[in-house]
Amino acid sequence: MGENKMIRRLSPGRLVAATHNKGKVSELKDLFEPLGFDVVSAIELDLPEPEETEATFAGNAILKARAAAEATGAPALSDDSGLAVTALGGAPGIYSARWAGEPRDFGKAMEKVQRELDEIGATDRSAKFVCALAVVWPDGHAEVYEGEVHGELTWPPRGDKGFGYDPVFVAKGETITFGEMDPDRKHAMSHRANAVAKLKAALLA
Ligand SMILES: O=P(O)(O)OP(=O)(O)OP(=O)(O)OC[C@H]1O[C@@H](n2cnc3c(O)ncnc32)[C@H](O)[C@@H]1O
Ligand SMILES: [Mg+2]
Repeated sequence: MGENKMIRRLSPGRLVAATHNKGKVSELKDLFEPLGFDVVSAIELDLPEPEETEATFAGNAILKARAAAEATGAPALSDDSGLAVTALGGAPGIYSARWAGEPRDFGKAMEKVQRELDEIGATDRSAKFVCALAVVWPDGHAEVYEGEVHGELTWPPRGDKGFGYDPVFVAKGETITFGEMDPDRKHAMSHRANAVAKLKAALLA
């Protein structure tokens, strides 16, 4: 067998989207339903939201998918993602949701990013979105794939499409924010789309 890891194929059928984020559910449905999957979310199934105790996007993605696969007996797909700002040493990173407080307020989270950049007088406004997508089968087998999209932060926020930090992120080569972009266009270039492409190449080939 050598050192190659065993890759298992994912067959179209019921797939649990192991996320409580409505923006992600909608994007994961857009990306996976055309491939023949019946995507049902953790919100619709009223699954508990596991605590994200790992130190990496990949670790938290596996933790979330594992919890949903164990609870449902179906393969589960999770997404752990976030915004990594170069001048802030990669923050908010895996804490991207937590920067929005409880209840979540991404207006406040975007302001916090801007305030921290102001405080250090940062001229480098480069940032990237990172997405780790994990698939966990009911028997515990796990696969995880990561995608990124690089860009710049803008201020003030622009646009009411997308979710989270989309209104302050302008992808490389673009002039509008992800918040101003039509979903199909975001899906052609986003961190999530790049992770989906890797997952497709590995698990659906
Ligand atoms: O854990 P789940 O239930 O999936 O939902 P969450 O919102 O808590 O998700 P994360 O823990 O992965 O936190 C990532 C945060 O990063 C932000 N984020 C991720 N992808 C994004 C995208 O495509 N556009 C804008 N913001 C994004 C978003 O606001 C998320 O809340
Ligand atoms: Mg979360």
